Amino acid sequence: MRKHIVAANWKMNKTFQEGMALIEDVYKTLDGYKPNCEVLICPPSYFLGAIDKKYCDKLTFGAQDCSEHTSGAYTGEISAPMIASTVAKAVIIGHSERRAYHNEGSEMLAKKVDQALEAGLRPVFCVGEKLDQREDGTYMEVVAKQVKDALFHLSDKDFAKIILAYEPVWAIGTGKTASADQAQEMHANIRKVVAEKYGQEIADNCTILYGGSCKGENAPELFAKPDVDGGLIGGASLEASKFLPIIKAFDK
Ligand SMILES: O=C[C@H](O)COP(=O)(O)O
Repeated sequence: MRKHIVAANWKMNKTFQEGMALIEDVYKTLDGYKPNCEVLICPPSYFLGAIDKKYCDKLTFGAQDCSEHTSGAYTGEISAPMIASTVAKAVIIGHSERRAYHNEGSEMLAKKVDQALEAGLRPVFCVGEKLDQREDGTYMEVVAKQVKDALFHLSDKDFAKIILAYEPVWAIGTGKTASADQAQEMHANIRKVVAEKYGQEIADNCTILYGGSCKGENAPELFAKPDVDGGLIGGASLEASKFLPIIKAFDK
């Protein structure tokens, strides 16, 4: 059975002190409560080496990106083995903000995925169409191509470790959420595309998260859809009191 995950992507927010306090806050809100999903926190990478292992009984941690290189003279880069040497077990790859502001395309993203897998990290691989692609009706092909181009070189065994995240670019940080039906339509199509290449069993076991203005108010409806296995949360993950209702959406 596939895993349900609620993942926090803090993006470039929080000082070190604020971030450590937020981890403590999220951890405390889970006191005496067993979530019906994995809770994955992806702070800026510089936090990862300082996170106390005590948090790992309730939370898992991940990075927001990794280098396409393993080591060497790449100033400012952080490699997958470096991330894997901390508490982190996962890494977000291919977020639309990396694609847009850092010109990351499928060829580079495929290398990052390979680096992550080689280091033993689970890639949370993001896909999603822009507004014009939604409006001109090409969104299904656009997203299918993003999945195929960066991931379909993987063996069955490696693909089975991938977590996918569908994040329509027009819904990120805009307050405009994809409707639960729009998310379901896309997730079902992604699963179909995966099944065509890797077979139904791997596709059925693949966790596909939704991201884009997901909050406590809309999470229950989104997560109730059969192909939506959780969320990748930006803004609403920056306060424990806003993040908790999203985690609890799996109780409904
Ligand atoms: O990775 C998270 C997404 O970009 C969603 O961000 P948001 O919840 O602030 O819209």
